[in-house]
Amino acid sequence: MGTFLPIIDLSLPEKTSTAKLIRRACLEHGFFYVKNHGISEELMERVFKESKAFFNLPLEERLTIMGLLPRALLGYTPLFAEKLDTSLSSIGDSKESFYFAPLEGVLAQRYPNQWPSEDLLPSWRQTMECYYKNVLSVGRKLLGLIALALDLDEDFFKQVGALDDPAAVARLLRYPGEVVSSDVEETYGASAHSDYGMLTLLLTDGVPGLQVCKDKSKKPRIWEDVPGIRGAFIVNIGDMMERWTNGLFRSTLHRVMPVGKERYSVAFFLDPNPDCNVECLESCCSETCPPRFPPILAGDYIMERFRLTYAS
Ligand SMILES: O=C(O)CCC(=O)C(=O)O
Ligand SMILES: [Fe+2]
Repeated sequence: MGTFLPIIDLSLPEKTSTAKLIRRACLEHGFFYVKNHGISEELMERVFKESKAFFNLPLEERLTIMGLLPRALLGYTPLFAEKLDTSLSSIGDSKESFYFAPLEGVLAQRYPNQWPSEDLLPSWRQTMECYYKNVLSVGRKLLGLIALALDLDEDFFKQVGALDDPAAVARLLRYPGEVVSSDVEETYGASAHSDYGMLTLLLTDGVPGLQVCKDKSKKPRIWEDVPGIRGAFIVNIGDMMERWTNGLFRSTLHRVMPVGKERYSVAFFLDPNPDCNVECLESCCSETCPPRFPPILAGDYIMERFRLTYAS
């Protein structure tokens, strides 16, 4: 299947030209693919295999490690628990998920992960931890290129304290093949939303369903399919990065439609340290283009977004 989104090759040695391509992708789409990132397809396949094994456990077993607010969402989230489009009155999104977060550091101590029983899934935790470390390092590399793309020092996000204890969260998702229909509103796998943080790195199992809407102000909204590319990440800019760049880089609306087939995906949300101040970048404002958003602590911003998503 062809795609209209740019494909970034992370193995190219010339950082400046890669950064230029990323800049264009972030200005135009807020979405792009990343290939040759160094994570093997073998590891990706193992993650999907373990993810399926978890979602195939009996519901009672999955519920023993349910993530509960306000402590944290870490662990299992059942069907319909979340509604990404907070304007809908429907029952919630038709998906279930499993969140896990930093493996070490202050956040890991404050919000310990919950893992499925080792007796049931012996290699599960090891596979997920290995994936987490690998995808975090791809994310760091991408943020270096994004900083270059914004005419900043490659280490900018490190220097402002976004990355020493980042609130990076991995999320395994399962969308069921059969969808409970509602006579009130359409049921979505994931209803329309933009991601909250800096950057998201997504893997899908190749089953379609993901769509983006380039212009959220246009009515009716125009949705375009984003097919998966084997071995490549689908990367998108989140709202916090949109804020940081004064709206220059786009946090694009997206959703997952049910396609009558079970679908698995793995999202990795790379968010800054909670105490990192997100304030309009100098390279993104001027006298004629003043900052559109006041400074905010990353942790306060994310907590408020989560509160709204789970409020209903
Ligand atoms: O499953 C997907 O393809 C996208 C999931 C997503 O957009 C999200 O969890 O924020
Ligand atoms: Fe998303």
